Amino acid sequence: MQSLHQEANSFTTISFILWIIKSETVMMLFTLLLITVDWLQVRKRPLNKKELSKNEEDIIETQSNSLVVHETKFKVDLTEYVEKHEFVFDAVLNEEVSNDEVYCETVEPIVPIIFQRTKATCFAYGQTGSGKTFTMKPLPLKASRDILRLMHHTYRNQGFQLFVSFFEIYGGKLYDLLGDRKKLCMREDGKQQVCIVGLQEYKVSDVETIKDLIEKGNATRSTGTTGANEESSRSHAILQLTIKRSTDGSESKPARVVGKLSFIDLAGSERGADTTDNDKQTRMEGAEINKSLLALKECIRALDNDQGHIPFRGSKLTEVLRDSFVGNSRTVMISCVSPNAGSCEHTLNTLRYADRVKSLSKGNNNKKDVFSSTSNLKESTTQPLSSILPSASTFEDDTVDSWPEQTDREEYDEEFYDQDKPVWKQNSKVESYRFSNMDDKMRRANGQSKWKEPLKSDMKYSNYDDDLNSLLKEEEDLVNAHRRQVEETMDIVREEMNLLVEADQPGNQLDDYVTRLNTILSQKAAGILQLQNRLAHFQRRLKEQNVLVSSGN
Ligand SMILES: Nc1ncnc2c1ncn2[C@@H]1O[C@H](COP(=O)(O)OP(=O)(O)OP(=O)(O)O)[C@@H](O)[C@H]1O
Repeated sequence: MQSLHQEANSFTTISFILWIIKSETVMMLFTLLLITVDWLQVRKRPLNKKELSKNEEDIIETQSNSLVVHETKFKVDLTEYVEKHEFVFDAVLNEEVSNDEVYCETVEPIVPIIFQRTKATCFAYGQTGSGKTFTMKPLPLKASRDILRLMHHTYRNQGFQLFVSFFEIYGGKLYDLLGDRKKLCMREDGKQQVCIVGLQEYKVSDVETIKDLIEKGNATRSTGTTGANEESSRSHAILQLTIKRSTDGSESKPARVVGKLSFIDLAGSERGADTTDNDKQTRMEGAEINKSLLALKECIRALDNDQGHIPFRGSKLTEVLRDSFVGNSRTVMISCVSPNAGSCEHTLNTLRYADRVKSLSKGNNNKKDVFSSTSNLKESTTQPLSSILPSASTFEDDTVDSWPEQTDREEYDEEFYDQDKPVWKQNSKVESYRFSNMDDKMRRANGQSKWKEPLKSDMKYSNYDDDLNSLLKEEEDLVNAHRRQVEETMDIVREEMNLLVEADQPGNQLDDYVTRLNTILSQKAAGILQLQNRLAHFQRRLKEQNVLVSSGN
């Protein structure tokens, strides 16, 4: 009875902590926008069949760069009235806007700048079912098509090469989506560049091959049913298009990275809130997603406040994204909203935060310093890509040229960068000072200077974070111990086979056989016992962790 009471109390505490984490996760995803948003647009999807069949009202009225949400409210005497909320953004795309137009508004302008040593990132944010996947999925292929056109025409014979990689972060670990979901390892080289050891990069020169690779990666990506949403992804997926160039412009020399375009599909925010599920694995995934998104928020806050310590090491997600956040980088954010009255609250939340992001992006000079963003994307790209590109028909002679490469280390093409500074970098001494300031910040962030103490407001998350870190470490230790035990068992089995062969030989000594068999069985039992103890300890640790509470095991 007492234990039931204790469990009930602990459950209340757990629910409270999870509630905080859930709200924080949503906040964090929004805060993600605060760092680097150079272009912020909202996309409204049409009413779906279900909403139409329920005669749900479309409450969003759009104009070119503004929209009005009509919220139905009730007075105290229960009479109905409509409150109007107006928002203005860089662009507002209504339900009639096609994916092609979304691409033209968001990604097309940043394609040329990745040839100028820039890292560009595209995120989509929004409530479940608001159209994030619908919006994001076609973008990498369209971008690849334009990159190839630029390579084959504008930058013909200049040694540029395009590489595709696709990986996911699942349960705090990295897996190669183009390499049979092989587990990957992340390391930092002498220049504090993060490298993903063993990640397959495919050199590509035709659209069909890229399409196949993207489809292969999407099919490999972990998806599954969650308590909150059946279709939600359970991992962060990162598709990167990397432009490289050999130092002498020829294809025979090793190529160095010039620029990168990343498409980041974050795990559904509801994953962190998926606390109703009894499945241990699902809870652990949710916990890890929370951890990575919390770490992301901490990095964003540090960058936003111009702090010396940027805690990129807080999670795999932030470590991987580090080079997309610092230096010469650009970020495009698409906020997706559902038009139906039933989603009004979520829609207003999305728009209010996006509105805050917009004002911070335009008014926060510190942020502009950190990200070297002096103008919006449209201004930095003087000509629309479509006006400088030849038509698609000129690419009929594209040849298949694709093979995997393994990246252990990425070299940036500094020589090329010096020659061809991006437009907004030229004639700007202030900008280069800002760059070195950022480098200094990165050095400090990498442990060469005293790290700042965590903010008090961060403390409430740090224990949770530590627990999860040690749990993930223990999980890894358990798996390694299991692996060792299997290897030892195989050695023992080999020895047993030999013993059996010897036992069948004429003149075998029974005493010797009995002694050796005894030793072998003891070794086997000791190995099993050791592993059982470790497993029991891990199970106790799982139970101790609120988010991993499970009945009976
Ligand atoms: N602009 C649009 N035009 C037509 N249909 C759309 C549009 N946006 C979304 N949809 C449809 O709405 C449904 C939900 O969209 P989608 O799966 O992209 O949502 P989501 O935000 O990615 O959801 P989740 O977070 O659960 O993954 C899909 O069936 C999709 O085809």
